[in-house]
Amino acid sequence: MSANDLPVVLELRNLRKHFGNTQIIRGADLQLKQGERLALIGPNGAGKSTLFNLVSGRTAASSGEILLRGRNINGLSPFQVNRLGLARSFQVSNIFPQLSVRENLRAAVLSSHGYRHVFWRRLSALRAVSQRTEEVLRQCGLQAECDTLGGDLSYAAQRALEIGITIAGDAGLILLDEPTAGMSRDESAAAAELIRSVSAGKTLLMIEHDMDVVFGLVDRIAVLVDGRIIACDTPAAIRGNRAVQAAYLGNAEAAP
Ligand SMILES: Nc1ncnc2c1ncn2[C@@H]1O[C@H](COP(=O)(O)OP(=O)(O)OP(=O)(O)O)[C@@H](O)[C@H]1O
Repeated sequence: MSANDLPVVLELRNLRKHFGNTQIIRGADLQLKQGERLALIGPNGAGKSTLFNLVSGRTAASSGEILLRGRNINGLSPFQVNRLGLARSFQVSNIFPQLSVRENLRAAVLSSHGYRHVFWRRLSALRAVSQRTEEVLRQCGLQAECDTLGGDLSYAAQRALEIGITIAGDAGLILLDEPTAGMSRDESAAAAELIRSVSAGKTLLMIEHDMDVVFGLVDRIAVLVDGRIIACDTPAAIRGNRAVQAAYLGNAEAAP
């Protein structure tokens, strides 16, 4: 099957968002195919987090469509969007500092199973929760720190836990918001490998400022400038795109 034949997982059609009179997202169009890794880059204030908020149901779009596997999800709550197979991490840590790593992951797995329902009280379901918890613990490389309190982890390990919490529900579409922000070069490289392995077989949309991470990890890059996606292409094509260089990339690469 060629990339063109793969099903579209996420599609944005002429998406717009304004706050009062201020237009933040000004007609964004984007398609993500099954299994693709796509980075959303752009200058500060371009609207990247706002776009994530729209896609994940935190904020409703002013107009346009957000199609998740063909279904328009604009206006659904984050909970409903999550139930449809989209999981999102946050820039600000989402972990419980007083719970251990394992307890944090277990809570995320339970939540993904729908903790409001009685189903998980059944023994078989509890076993499934434990199995999934251990699997995610392994996937995010935190077995050695399984009993450490979330609040006592190093910053990089907290971000790994955050990724574990995000993937706990086994969502097919993962949104990561600046997963390597604040990390050293080595930590970023390790985080990129972690993201590569946990997103294998899934579809990934990530906001990322670290161009080493972006160029090494993703299949395509969408460049958001002033609320519009001015280019969406392979890393090589984006690197050579003059409009992108002028608007963003030249500056970003020149930055310390
Ligand atoms: N709830 C809101 N009300 C009014 N303005 C908002 C709101 N949320 C975001 N904005 C504005 O929208 C613009 C885009 O912000 P956003 O955080 O989406 O940009 P960004 O590309 O994620 O930036 P950064 O890279 O700095 O995180 C900013 O000018 C911000 O002040």
